[in-house]
Amino acid sequence: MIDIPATAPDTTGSAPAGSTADTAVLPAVTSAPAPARLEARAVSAWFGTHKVLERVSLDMPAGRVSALIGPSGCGKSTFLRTLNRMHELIPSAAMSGEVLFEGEDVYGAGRRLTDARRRIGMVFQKPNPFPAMSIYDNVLAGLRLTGTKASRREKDELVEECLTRAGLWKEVRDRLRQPGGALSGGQQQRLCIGRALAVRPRVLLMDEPCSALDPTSTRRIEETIQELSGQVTIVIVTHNMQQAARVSQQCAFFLAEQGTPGGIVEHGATEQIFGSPADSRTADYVAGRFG
Ligand SMILES: Nc1ncnc2c1ncn2[C@@H]1O[C@H](COP(=O)(O)OP(=O)(O)OP(=O)(O)O)[C@@H](O)[C@H]1O
Repeated sequence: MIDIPATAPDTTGSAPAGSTADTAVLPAVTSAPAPARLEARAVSAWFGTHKVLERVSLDMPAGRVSALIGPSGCGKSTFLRTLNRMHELIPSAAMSGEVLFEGEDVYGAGRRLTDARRRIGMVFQKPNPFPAMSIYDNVLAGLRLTGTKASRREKDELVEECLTRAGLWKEVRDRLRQPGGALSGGQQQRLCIGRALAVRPRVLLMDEPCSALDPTSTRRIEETIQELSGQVTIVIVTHNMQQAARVSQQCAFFLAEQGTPGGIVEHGATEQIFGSPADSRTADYVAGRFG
């Protein structure tokens, strides 16, 4: 698990501050784009000389929720971070293979890192809103980071739409000027989901989004994931088997055995992975016999 500093959240996997990329794009006046298909082909990853993933291939269908499960340290978060090119931010990190976004490799020649980050948003384990920034401005933070311009009316509409999609609007509509840090942990996480949605991603990566939350807040995030399903492609890392079973339509079981790099043992429809897994290691893991 890689820590992202709370003081400098990469809210959406967006472009760095000051970037003027995509200034012509006005997400506020466009409708949410269709969810995109993501496909990993033979993805391997390293930290220095330590190989942590071995030729992982996975199809993540458009508009579906794909859950990545497996014991600690088997490379789930690393795999997730190769999908929107966050892995390469770590100085010692390297990867090989392809990540196809609607058939085009996000690592292909001429492909920009900022495009991958904007199209493929991310929500982290620990809610990381800008604590002193208002709820309203938190939602729009990604627009500022990508240099996107919008009128006041467009911003108002975007804030309402994204907070509604994130399942938070009714709770905060009367206090949009209050700081994001004043919300509960679960509300902060839904604010982060709203913030990620504001730059119109077609895929949303979620790295254990409920692990810092209480059961009620967890349930609320799960409802939000279910509501977003169909609107945006979701890939979620979770240690919670019940959660994987509740929110996902397909599941991939990762394992790194005895010092070998992590890989996928088995993937398929969630009912099949939990109900009749083909591999005995999957069966043992989903039954809680290890990990
Ligand atoms: N920044 C880093 N530098 C060096 N090694 C790292 C780094 N991040 C992760 N690793 C190593 O890569 C391997 C895979 O870690 P990763 O966090 O992807 O696994 P995971 O399955 O997501 O684990 P968890 O469920 O505990 O988050 C581990 O051996 C870990 O120690």
